[in-house]
Amino acid sequence: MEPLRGDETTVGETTVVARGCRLDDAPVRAVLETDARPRFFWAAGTESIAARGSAATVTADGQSRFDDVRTAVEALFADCSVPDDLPSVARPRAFGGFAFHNGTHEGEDSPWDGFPSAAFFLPEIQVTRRDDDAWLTTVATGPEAATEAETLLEEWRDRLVADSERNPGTPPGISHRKRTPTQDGWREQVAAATESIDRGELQKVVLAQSLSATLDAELSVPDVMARLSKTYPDCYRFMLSPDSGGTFFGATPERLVSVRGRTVRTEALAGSTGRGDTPAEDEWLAAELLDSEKDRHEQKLVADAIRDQLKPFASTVRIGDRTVRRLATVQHLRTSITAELDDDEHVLSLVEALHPTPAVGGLPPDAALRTIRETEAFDRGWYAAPIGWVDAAGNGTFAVGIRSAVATEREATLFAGAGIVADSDPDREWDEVQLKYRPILDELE
Ligand SMILES: C=C(O[C@@H]1C=C(C(=O)O)C=C[C@H]1O)C(=O)O
Repeated sequence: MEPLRGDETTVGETTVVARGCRLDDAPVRAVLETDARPRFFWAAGTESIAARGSAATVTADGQSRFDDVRTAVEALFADCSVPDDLPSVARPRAFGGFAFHNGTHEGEDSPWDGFPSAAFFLPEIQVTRRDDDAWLTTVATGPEAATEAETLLEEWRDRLVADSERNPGTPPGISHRKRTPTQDGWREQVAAATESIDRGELQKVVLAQSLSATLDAELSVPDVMARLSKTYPDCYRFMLSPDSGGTFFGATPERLVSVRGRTVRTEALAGSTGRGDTPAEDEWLAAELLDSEKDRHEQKLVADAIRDQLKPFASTVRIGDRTVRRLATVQHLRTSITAELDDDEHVLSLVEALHPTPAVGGLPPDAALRTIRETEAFDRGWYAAPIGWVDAAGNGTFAVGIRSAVATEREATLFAGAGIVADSDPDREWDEVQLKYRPILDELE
């Protein structure tokens, strides 16, 4: 056994121990390229993280799931001994997410089998890259935790050095696809929603569709992640494989919330149009979107609701100017929203307050959620729900899990939705949903 270092003087009571070291490179693929479960990948801006194996797992269900996860994760971090000299980027984080709806309704053969209503894990192996820095962090639990964390560190430091660049592969191809609902079914659903809006029961509801694809070849989600880093570099790219079941992955443009100290950042993203074939056409479409009363209304509902949802936490909430967020296949209206918290708050408290924003739920929230449950013939599972990370200080970032799919080796189920307001046209909304499938569909067909 290696001699204990200074920070291990409390090892008798400590149940969770982290160790870390710098790496020359961060071969995140090598961490994901195994059958190990759970697995998690996250890339945002100049930071990417790959994690595998669980030192501790937290799951929760029902109305109190956000609170339960927060309490359990806080307790876990409170017990965790981390070397003082480990920089914040390399400190252990808990990774995970939530289902869209409270309470499970996994049916027979659901692609969401294995995905609890909330699941987080503190990984055994965490590899983080930020700008040119790379770090390996290991975590172990139990009476021999310190020794085990150090053994893992040595083993993985050697394993990761040996990793080399990989070819990110090609899409597997699709042999069969099934859409839920059909276009006729969608027309009926949108008509029913706009009638509810006309009757004053609703202001907005985001209705989603699912697309199940049978694949021609085995899907490698780490390969998809590598390819998406080229096509959607400005999006949150994520993948999570829980203890069992499929893998949830996507490239989402939408941040639900990030908390760093007392600074909160979020955004209102809603209202969509396509991309043009030429720069001039792109500009024309963007100008039309900025000018569209229907889209501006749809987006303002989201911005106002987020401001109200943040009010209990922050006396001043700043809403930026409305801009166009241009992605490879679609353009959206967007305003950035920032706030300074009145008190220290855990990121999961903000996640609970904000999910679902009317960008993926609707208004009023309860009526919209009821309409979604009654209308959609599939389980949203983790689609359009919070996915991300938290650290020991209660900081963290969560994205909204859209532009996403859940997949096994030969089957993928994609999800995409559109905000329905009073003057929504069903066929235009249908086309918009098809555009929102593109980021993932392009990686499969
Ligand atoms: C619901 C989705 O996207 C959301 C809905 C949008 C809209 O209705 O215009 C735009 C961006 C997202 O907030 C999705 O991609 O599935």
